[in-house]
Amino acid sequence: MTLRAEAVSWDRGGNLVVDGVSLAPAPGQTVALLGPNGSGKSSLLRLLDGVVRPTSGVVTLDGEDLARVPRREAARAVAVVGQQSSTEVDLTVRDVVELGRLPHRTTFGGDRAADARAVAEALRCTGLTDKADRLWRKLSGGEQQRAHIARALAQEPRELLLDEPTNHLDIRHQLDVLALVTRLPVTTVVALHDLNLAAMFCDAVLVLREGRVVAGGTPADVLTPELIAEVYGVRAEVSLDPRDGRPAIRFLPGVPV
Ligand SMILES: Nc1ncnc2c1ncn2[C@@H]1O[C@H](COP(=O)(O)OP(=O)(O)OP(=O)(O)O)[C@@H](O)[C@H]1O
Repeated sequence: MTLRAEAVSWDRGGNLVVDGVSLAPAPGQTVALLGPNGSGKSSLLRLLDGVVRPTSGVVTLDGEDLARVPRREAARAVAVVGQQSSTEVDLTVRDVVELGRLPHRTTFGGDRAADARAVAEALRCTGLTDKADRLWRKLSGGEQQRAHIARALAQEPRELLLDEPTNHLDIRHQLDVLALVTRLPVTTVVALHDLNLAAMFCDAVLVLREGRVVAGGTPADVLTPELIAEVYGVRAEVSLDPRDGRPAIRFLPGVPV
């Protein structure tokens, strides 16, 4: 069992921002949410996180309605990395990563050795060990993003929700972040704009348009020139990499006919 959406809709002033979406990732899978700007990816992540409640349908964690799962229990299971946030507060990178341990704290403090281990491991995985004592707000955008990912890893979640985690990252760190999350023994749902990154790393993709699911399945099944033309309105050539059978997409100038 894992985090699932069953026919969830989210109505904002008569507009269905998310419209009847179901998502049931297998444990340990990485699923990409794809779709043009405004197609509902972030909104679906917010529903999966429990920040907002569906107007209809249900989000479940281990089969139980997420709305009924105690917030602290949900916070131990589900970690979220949102789109870039900023703060003027003078937190070090280590302080930011330690925030991930809050759901594990108890009245008596919790297991401090386990906290320290998880924080050190999260810093190591994201390549931030050397920057642990730097002020978060003085890092580059990409380093700040990696610190947020480290915070989520320190949480040691079972489910990871990532909203465009590769924004601001150079190509090496884009590849590193996706390689890292796909290696982790967690179920990951990640909103992405880069179709090639989704094709390279994800087990499955779900394509949204105007809040509705247009297609879902393996990257090779879904990311066809026809689908890309229909959803994004761009021309593309798709070849399957003979090494792993994954699609590689080359965009072409001009509009699809
Ligand atoms: N709280 C809200 N109230 C009203 N409308 C909203 C709210 N949140 C999102 N929307 C609208 O819902 C639609 C989907 O937004 P959402 O941010 O989920 O899309 P997205 O696919 O993540 O977009 P992007 O790729 O640009 O980040 C947009 O038209 C947005 O304006």
